Amino acid sequence: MDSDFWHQKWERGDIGFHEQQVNPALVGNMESLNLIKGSRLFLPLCGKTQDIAWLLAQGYRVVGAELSKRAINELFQQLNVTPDITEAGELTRYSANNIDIWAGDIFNLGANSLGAVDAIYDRAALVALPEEMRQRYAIHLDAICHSVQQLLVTCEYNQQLHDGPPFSVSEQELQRLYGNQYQLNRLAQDDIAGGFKGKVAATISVWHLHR
Ligand SMILES: C[S@@+](CC[C@H](N)C(=O)[O-])C[C@H]1O[C@@H](n2cnc3c(N)ncnc32)[C@H](O)[C@@H]1O
Repeated sequence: MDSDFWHQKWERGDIGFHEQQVNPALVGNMESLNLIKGSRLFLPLCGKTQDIAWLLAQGYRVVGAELSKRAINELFQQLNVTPDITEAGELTRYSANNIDIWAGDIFNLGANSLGAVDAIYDRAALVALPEEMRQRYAIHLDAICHSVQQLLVTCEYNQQLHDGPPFSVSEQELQRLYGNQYQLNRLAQDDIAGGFKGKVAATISVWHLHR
């Protein structure tokens, strides 16, 4: 799953992953992170999620990483904000009050550029990646975020009945990816009404990963 796959999705408007509402897992579980206002949250593979506007409105700061400049431009249009845009090597930084979004491949984003973060919110990031990339993603996230706590949303279904993304990620896999750095606390697990894509039985889990 290379960058072209995602760029084409954005160009075609094939973005079924993009939700029109703030994700209920975020609203319902943000308190578990016990963060003070002004804390800085990292949203890897952020797209143009409405969750960013919600976090800003709650008084948090946000930093994101996203391949698609189209997505980032649409995000700032939604926010009704004009960002400062600066080139930084292979990445481009879009900044405004309380928000920085890095355009480019997350694997090119280093800890210094990212800056200090207090928590990670991963919705449709880990599960957007095929199995062979997930280990690399988890290692990279740890390297640039130093094992700060995470609010993580995963889905589980029979991967043989449907291709990802989103991919099915089991608790066993999470233990392999994150078990050394984190304790895994499942905050919620719900069936997807009618099944995944209306056909495959699936559950959504919300996890708090903490040390
Ligand atoms: C499934 S979408 C989820 C977007 C967002 N988290 C949401 O909840 O709407 C995955 C996003 O990751 C971006 N992406 C994929 N690979 C990436 C990479 N290596 N670096 C940065 N962004 C990436 C895609 O362009 C896409 O917008």
